[in-house]
Amino acid sequence: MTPEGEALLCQGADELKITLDDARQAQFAALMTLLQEANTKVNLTALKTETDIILKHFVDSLSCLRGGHLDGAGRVLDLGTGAGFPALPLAIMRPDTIFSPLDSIRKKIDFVRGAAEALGLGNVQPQVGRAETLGRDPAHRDTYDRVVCRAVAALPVLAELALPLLRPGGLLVAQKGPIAEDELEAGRRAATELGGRVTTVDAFALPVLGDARTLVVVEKVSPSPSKYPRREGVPASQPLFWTAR
Ligand SMILES: C[S@@+](CC[C@H](N)C(=O)[O-])C[C@H]1O[C@@H](n2cnc3c(N)ncnc32)[C@H](O)[C@@H]1O
Repeated sequence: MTPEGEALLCQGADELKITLDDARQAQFAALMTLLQEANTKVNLTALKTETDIILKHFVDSLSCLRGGHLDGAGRVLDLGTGAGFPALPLAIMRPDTIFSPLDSIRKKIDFVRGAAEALGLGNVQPQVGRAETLGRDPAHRDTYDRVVCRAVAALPVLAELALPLLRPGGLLVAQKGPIAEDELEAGRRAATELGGRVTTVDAFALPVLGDARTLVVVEKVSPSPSKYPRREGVPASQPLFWTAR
């Protein structure tokens, strides 16, 4: 990473009230190199420039720490992690939390596994699979303290995919762009159907760029009905209380 990139990363983190020590800065720099190298061989992420990766992947992922919703979590599933976001930046910042980046696309998880090893992140346990499948597997259902996700689906879809995976009292922390009132309302209704309750809608501006972001937090207050999640693909193609766009 260039010195300008290092300064930008620190500025973005600083605006989120996060201090990056030298060891963590070195891990972000190594992740940048790995991501740019891998992107020349496989299409992992549309963001390719150093500035975009720093602001729209690294800093954007770190914004999931706003509000302290991940504090004290033992096991966190990153639903639809892609090239490891937000899981890898969060794992760098939270070495005492186990992160499980999940994606249905093997090449993405192969990258995440290799990157975690190269960065010395012993708290990352990547998995290839679909959230619908894990949600019906007793080894995963009702087990995670938190589910995080960024740029995966509309809120009603996320509610159906994530809430069955959470233990009672666990939280879904969904990082989204600006969220329309109708999506939020459908998300609230889907959360209720799945045994959840929307507790926080935190609208904020992304550091440096000022782009609109929203952290939506849903608490699991009662068990999810056993009919959920529906079979693979159905939550996204027929979202609860929501007309797919
Ligand atoms: C737009 S990408 C976002 C990736 C990453 N979260 C980010 O912000 O850069 C969405 C990812 O979610 C994955 N995905 C979508 N639905 C999924 C599901 N039901 N189970 C597992 N992965 C899923 C896709 O394969 C894709 O890699």
